[in-house]
Amino acid sequence: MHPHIAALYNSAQKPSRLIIGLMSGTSLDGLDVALCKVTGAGINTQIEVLNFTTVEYNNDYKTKIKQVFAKRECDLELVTLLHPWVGKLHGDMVNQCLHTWQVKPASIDVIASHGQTIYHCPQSQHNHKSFTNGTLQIGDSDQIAVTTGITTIGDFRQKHIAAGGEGAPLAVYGDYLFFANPNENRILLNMGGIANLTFLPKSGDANSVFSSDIGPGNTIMDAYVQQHFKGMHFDDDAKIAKAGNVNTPLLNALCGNDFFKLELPKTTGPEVFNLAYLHAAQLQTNTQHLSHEDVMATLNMFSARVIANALNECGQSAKECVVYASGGGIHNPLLMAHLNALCPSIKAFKNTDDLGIDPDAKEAVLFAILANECLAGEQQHLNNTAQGIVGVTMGKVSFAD
Ligand SMILES: Nc1ncnc2c1ncn2[C@@H]1O[C@H](COP(=O)(O)OP(=O)(O)OP(=O)(O)O)[C@@H](O)[C@H]1O
Ligand SMILES: CC(=O)N[C@H]1[C@@H]2OC[C@@H](O2)[C@@H](O)[C@@H]1O[C@H](C)C(=O)O
Repeated sequence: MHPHIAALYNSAQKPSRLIIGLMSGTSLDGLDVALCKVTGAGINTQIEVLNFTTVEYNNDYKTKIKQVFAKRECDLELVTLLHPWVGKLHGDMVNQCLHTWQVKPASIDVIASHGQTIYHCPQSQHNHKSFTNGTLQIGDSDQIAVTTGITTIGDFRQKHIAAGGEGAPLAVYGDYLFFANPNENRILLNMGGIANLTFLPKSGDANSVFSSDIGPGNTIMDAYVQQHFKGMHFDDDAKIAKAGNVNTPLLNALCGNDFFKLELPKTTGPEVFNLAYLHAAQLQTNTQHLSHEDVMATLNMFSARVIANALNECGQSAKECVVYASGGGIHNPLLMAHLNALCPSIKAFKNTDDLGIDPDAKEAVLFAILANECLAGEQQHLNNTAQGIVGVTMGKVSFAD
């Protein structure tokens, strides 16, 4: 047997494993690195986050990725070069974290790497009848494995697509295994660049579990701030939005996209929700001359309204749902205040730290759970293709040498 296969076999048989989850999201703010002690597998999975940090990206990374990110046309040579470059960078960042945490690479069973999404293209979004769903993440796992010396499991989304899914949201699998609870109807809400949710009924019925992207979380707000406020990446504590007023015609135009008429579940990305989307809505409503503060106030309410609509839809189908929020959006006080006001059907808003997981670490932890299932999961717990939840084992294995 190849020694790497033997090592994986041993890892799979251990009662608990050390797995580093890596997530680089659509906000391009940094690489989330979560060192997790994962005990068991399947519905018995237990997680302890031993260390977590976000290694911030410098401007060079952001500038390079933005040249190809969510762009229909870009330099294919640059995409080809970025794939190993991002992988190497992520590997270096892991090494840096392990050094800071004084953790030996040899003690880590595997790294779980999401990579960097550069294009997401579900069938509902493209007009090519001969193609199905597509999504592309760069940051080659072979580079991470070689750079760190640690076996790396990555490229999770392609199996989901191969089996008929849209490649997202994958959060549902980890949400179900780790957060489902027989005493509470739960909605796990993540508000990153794009917002998504997982509905977990207290019945525990796997066929009633439900997950979908909702629409923009922070992505358009971030893009607007980056365009108009030099040196700023996002609307820190919603200071800009709080200084403005919501423009109702613009808000209604923003909410008018066909994406919102599609039934859940569905997926999307900054390919749709971007500055061009805002510009079109402004042209339609003759609101091109609004102040930046009013635009930001309106964009903030736009995100809140579409998220609230989806939460209320779940809240009406199940009694006394409690929302557990995560992602950078929870740090936006105006967005959170709007959500509280707009969701009469929700019993309470909490964050995932009430369930023991740092809300900023949650997505990285979810990929650690997916890698754990790839290694040690003995059966599929969710399989509901009609709801976009395909029962497959996700992840590709890269060895260090
Ligand atoms: N103090 C704050 N005030 C307002 N917004 C904040 C604050 N802190 C973080 N954010 C928002 O959260 C964003 C980062 O969120 P997060 O890291 O969850 O996104 P992501 O993981 O990249 O996205 P996705 O989940 O869509 O892939 C920032 O770009 C910003 O918009
Ligand atoms: C293609 C892609 O990277 N999608 C991300 C993005 O960010 C949030 C939302 O859109 C979600 O569908 C997904 O990430 C999370 C981790 C998921 O798959 O559950």
